[in-house]
Amino acid sequence: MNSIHVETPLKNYNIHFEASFKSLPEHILELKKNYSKIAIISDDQVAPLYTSQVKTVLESLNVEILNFDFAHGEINKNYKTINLIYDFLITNQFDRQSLLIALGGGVVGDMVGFTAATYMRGIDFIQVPTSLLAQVDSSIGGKTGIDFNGYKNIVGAFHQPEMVYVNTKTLRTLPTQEFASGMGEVIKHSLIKDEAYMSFLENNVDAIKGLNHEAITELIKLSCLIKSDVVSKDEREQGLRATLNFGHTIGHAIERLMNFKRLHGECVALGMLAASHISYAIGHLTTSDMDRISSLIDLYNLPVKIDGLSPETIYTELFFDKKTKHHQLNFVLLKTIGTCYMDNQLNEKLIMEGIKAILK
Ligand SMILES: NC(=O)c1ccc[n+]([C@@H]2O[C@H](COP(=O)([O-])OP(=O)(O)OC[C@H]3O[C@@H](n4cnc5c(N)ncnc54)[C@H](O)[C@@H]3O)[C@@H](O)[C@H]2O)c1
Ligand SMILES: O=C(O)C(=O)C[C@@H](O)[C@H](O)[C@H](O)COP(=O)(O)O
Ligand SMILES: [Zn+2]
Repeated sequence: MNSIHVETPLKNYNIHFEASFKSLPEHILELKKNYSKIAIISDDQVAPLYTSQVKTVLESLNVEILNFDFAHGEINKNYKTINLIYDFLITNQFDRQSLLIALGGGVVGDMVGFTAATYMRGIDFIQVPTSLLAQVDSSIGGKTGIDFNGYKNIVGAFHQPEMVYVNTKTLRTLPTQEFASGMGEVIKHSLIKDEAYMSFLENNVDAIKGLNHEAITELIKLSCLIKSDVVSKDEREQGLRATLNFGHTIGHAIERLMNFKRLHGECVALGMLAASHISYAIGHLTTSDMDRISSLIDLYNLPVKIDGLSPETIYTELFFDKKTKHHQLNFVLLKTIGTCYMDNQLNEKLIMEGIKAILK
């Protein structure tokens, strides 16, 4: 399997799995779009590594290709950066037939996707994810957006890419801590959907961390299958898609309260542990399930505890979660390892218990 087909009401597209950028032009030609111009948009860490490689392979398309880079990191995932991208596109006369390529991690993908959703009321874009997190999660499904005053993804749009092109070799330059952050979303997929996937993660730690080609490709494909299946069934998060938010209610609150000094996947790991603890307190998970979950998180160098935050501050922050309905928190919990459900009836005491379980 070298590609996965994603079908949503907005768009059908493929996720291609490759070990170089070589096949990118041929997959762009398959779209049969006759693009007027292409912009490769990246951040200032990824661009020096990969922009010229991508530009070179795309020369065969005989289309004008420009590139634009912005300052990396979650702290720059905001409208100031979006303004810079709009300015670049307008100055260079990008039109409705132009194509944007998001080359980078989830921050680049979310912002280039949002630019594509809004520039001239919507133009095409392609995801070329280079971080583990983006290859297994953020490049798929069309959630695009930015943070505002630190509130995560509070401004955004659903806009599906024309294609996702995964070059697994880019993971070789990814910093170790960023790899661990991506593993947060991978572990999430296993916990909400597939107990056998969790066993695979437990049994292949060295191969996965060592970027063994077979192991890492298998992992990326398994996660992409889980994510694409969910978004195909519920593109706009009317129900099922909210399960992909497991660990994010508390995770997003911590991310904001820590001023983005902890990575997304690290905060999600803490949020998953808190939500698992609530599931345990309700009686769904056993002590050995809990040990298994925290051991796996620890094995992949993700945090199991955090200090410097009070439980009350975290609790107050939860009410900005996008799953909240009529001021009622809606948590994703585990029924067992590998199955999950939504619960909007949790009382404050239970939630506080979950939060306290991850505080040092
Ligand atoms: N849209 C979605 O469905 C979705 C899903 C999950 C997460 N997200 C969002 O994704 C973001 C996190 O994504 P991320 O972890 O990729 O963060 P990121 O984009 O900030 O990338 C992490 C860091 O690694 C660098 N980097 C990326 N690829 C590299 C490579 N191959 N070699 C060297 N350095 C590389 C980047 O420059 C950056 O400094 C968050 O904003 C999160 O909210 C969105
Ligand atoms: O694709 C989804 O749906 C997800 O929930 C994936 C999450 O990993 C991702 O972090 C997402 O951006 C969080 O959802 P949001 O609606 O709060 O942005
Ligand atoms: Zn996430």
